[in-house]
Amino acid sequence: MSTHPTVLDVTDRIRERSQGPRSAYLRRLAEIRNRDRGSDRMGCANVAHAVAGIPANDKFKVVTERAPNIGIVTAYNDMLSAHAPYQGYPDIIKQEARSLGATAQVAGGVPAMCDGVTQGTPGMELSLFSRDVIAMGTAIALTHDMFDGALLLGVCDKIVPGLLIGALHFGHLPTVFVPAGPMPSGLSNNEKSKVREQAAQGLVGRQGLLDAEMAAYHTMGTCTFYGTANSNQMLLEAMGLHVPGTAFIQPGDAMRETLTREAVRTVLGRAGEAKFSCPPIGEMVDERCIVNAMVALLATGGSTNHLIHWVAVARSAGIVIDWDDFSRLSDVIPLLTRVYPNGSADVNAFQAAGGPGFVIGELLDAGLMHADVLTVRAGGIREFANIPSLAQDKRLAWTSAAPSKDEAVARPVENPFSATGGLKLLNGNLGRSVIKVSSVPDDRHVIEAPARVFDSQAALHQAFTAGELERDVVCVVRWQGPQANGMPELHKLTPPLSVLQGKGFRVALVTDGRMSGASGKVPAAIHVSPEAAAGGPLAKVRDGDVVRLDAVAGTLAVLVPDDEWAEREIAELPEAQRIADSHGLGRELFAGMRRNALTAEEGACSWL
Ligand SMILES: O=C(O)[C@H](O)[C@@H](O)[C@H](O)[C@H](O)COP(=O)(O)O
Ligand code: SF4
Repeated sequence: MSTHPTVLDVTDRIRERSQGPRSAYLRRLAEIRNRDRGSDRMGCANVAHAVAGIPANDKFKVVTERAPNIGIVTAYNDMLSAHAPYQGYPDIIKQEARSLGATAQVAGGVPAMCDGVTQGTPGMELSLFSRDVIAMGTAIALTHDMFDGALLLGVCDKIVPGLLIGALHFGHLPTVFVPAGPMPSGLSNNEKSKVREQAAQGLVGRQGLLDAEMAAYHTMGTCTFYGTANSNQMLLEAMGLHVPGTAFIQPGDAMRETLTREAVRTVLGRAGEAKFSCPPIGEMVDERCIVNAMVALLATGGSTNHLIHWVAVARSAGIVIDWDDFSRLSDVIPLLTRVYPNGSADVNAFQAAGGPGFVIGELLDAGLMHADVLTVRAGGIREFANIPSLAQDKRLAWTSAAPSKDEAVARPVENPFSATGGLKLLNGNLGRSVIKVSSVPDDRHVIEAPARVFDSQAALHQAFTAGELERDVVCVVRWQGPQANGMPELHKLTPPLSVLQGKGFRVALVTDGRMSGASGKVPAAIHVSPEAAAGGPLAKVRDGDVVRLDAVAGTLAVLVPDDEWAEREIAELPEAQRIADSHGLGRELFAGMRRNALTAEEGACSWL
């Protein structure tokens, strides 16, 4: 099947736009690839320090036998249910490496923030920039420079993008991500959201809400909604950076450890029978690989956060993408899955229906993904259209993930949930923004109503509680961009806005902040750029201005006469609030990142 012309055209535009930075990146990669191995190249003291802490046999392998040495970067901590399983992974990896005549060392750890723990709290204002801290942490780990390959242990929101950004600055290394899988399903996401809306109306008390939340988030593993974490997993499969089909195998599954061991074999080029050298990640992640990730995001209604993170990831490989690229692809990429918040199923149901392998197989067969790409496996991206199982002899076997086992959750390209992807670019006199329409009811794709302007999410909650929002209203929440307060997710606004929508009011959110990948059914124009704190147009909106959000036409505008709009003065964030928004609980430490942050459409990169 030939590749779709729009997919080819978008890829060509990206390749052309990226020519300068991409060729410079590949030049640097070629230079560093020609070096001797670390234990031959580095000073004797450097090498002695690097191996002082490892067992004698491993020292011998690294220094004398010159066996491959893998650097492990781990995001283990007990705060993310998704990362808690990683505690024992390094020992399994070291053991498997030894069995293959190689060695492995924990090169370093990186921090990981659980957005569920910090959602709605000041900590969420560190969330976006924690991605760049994770990237720097990955660089600190790999800069020990004694490695012939890397294994990256991370699943959640900013951790995978941060690890990937960091690893791409060591693009000469073969690199494989190692997931730990989703938790078994507890209270369903729909049930949990219902209890939240009841609590927002005072119909359920704290204990009732806490019981529901703990029944939903009840054990180790990634949360089961299709948010940013599970979108990460889908994109890593589509980029060929995983063991095929490993993403959504649960931590307690008998296959889990075998898949971790297979990741060691894969990065060492021992996957399967074919002798295959796993390519350096900087060569693998090219324009086609990035476009494949964008296509997979759109085909599954993935997290809007990836409209920021994958721009930063691409930049790290010398590749420049923007929201027009996403928007053009979205016009031709069908929506193939309905996983919460885009439906009621969770990722366990998605896996049972065929999971990432089914989606990748469908997209490849329809020519909507590039098939001619490098991956960490000898069989290329086609291997990722399969689903793994344990054979009788406890070895891994892969079988085709097609056909879908549940067309209420995952559908073939010839019968999609929607002919276009779940994300839409909005332009107009309020700036550029994006909206995820895949989880918004069709009759809410166009909202025109008077604005109510808020300088914080707390102010919106207060107005809701005071009953001031019982009407058609476009809630404009500004000063939430990267430079203002670190661009937090405003996911806590979902319950009150959902209650208003449920009462029949026509409501929408417009913000220069972000939403969670788990946000959904309320129309929200987010990532508005330029942000208010950079003099963006949201700073000119006043209560009562009529705002029109039109996700069909792709427009976001305030309906004020042009001459009056041009004359409008730009509001200033009250100084007391600016201080309050950026001080306390460590937020001062991120002042430099806020100052340096590029726009959301430029990936909010704080290092470029
Ligand atoms: O982008 C995301 O997917 C979210 O940041 C997610 O990781 C976060 O944990 C949500 O806050 C969870 O949703 P609840 O807050 O509704 O539990
Ligand atoms: S999915 Fe979100 S809430 Fe769940 S563990 Fe990851 S960061 Fe935390």
